[in-house]
Amino acid sequence: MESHIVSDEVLVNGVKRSLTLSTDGTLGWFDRGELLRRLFVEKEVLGFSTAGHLLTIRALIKTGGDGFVCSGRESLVRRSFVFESVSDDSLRNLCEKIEGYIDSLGRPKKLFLFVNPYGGKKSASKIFTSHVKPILEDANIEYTIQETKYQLHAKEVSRSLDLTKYDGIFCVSGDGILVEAAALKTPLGVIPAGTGNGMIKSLLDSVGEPCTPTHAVLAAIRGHKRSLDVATIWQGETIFIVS
Ligand SMILES: Nc1ncnc2c1ncn2[C@@H]1O[C@H](COP(=O)(O)OP(=O)(O)OP(=O)(O)O)[C@@H](O)[C@H]1O
Repeated sequence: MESHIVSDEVLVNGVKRSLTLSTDGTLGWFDRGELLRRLFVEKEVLGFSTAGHLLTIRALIKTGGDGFVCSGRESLVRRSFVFESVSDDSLRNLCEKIEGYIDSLGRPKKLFLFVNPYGGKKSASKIFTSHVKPILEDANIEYTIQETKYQLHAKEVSRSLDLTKYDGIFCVSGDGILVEAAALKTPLGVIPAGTGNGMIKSLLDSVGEPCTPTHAVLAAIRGHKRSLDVATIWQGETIFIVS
């Protein structure tokens, strides 16, 4: 039987329930021992916030297809689950334990973002506002954003960045910006907003996920890192990018 990190009484829509975070990383709520719903924290929970006695868990949940696609179907939607705690102590304890569990997952807390407004269909700014920003906010991730203003701007900025300030760099772009930032010894995440988006398509495909901005943000903030070789070969006037 799974043991508990924390288990306490809460109200859901005014009805008594028990909310339990188990050591296997599931957050479940129960009616007299019967499971009503559970969330897999590592895969689905972005973060939480409090207001008074209310604890709001923010998650990304798989559903049917809707929204933006660059290939495949969008099937992740943001959802909030609200629990009313029965006392200050109970709320404090629940928050402390849930936060401790999320912290143990090694997710990034501070990011630097490149957004290339001229990549692909010139929709990177819109993709950032509609698909990236809300998720970063739900996950309580701080970020600094830099729109690229000209060719090789990302490369220039990357070289002068104080990398100690960031846990990673996200590129809301195609492969071009990724390659400009790739020499950095810092984890890179890509949110597809270019023309080909070859790198992020193949990374998401390798784990059976469709290539959408939401899937890409979730994969990047879950903090699973993988080493990749990226090389640029110059031949006369032609540049080849090998990855
Ligand atoms: N403001 C800008 N004006 C002009 N070019 C820019 C600007 N910002 C970035 N760039 C250049 O745009 C190039 C392409 O960027 P990006 O990879 O994001 O899009 P893409 O080429 O459409 O996508 P993909 O590489 O996936 O096919 C990069 O080489 C970058 O240097």
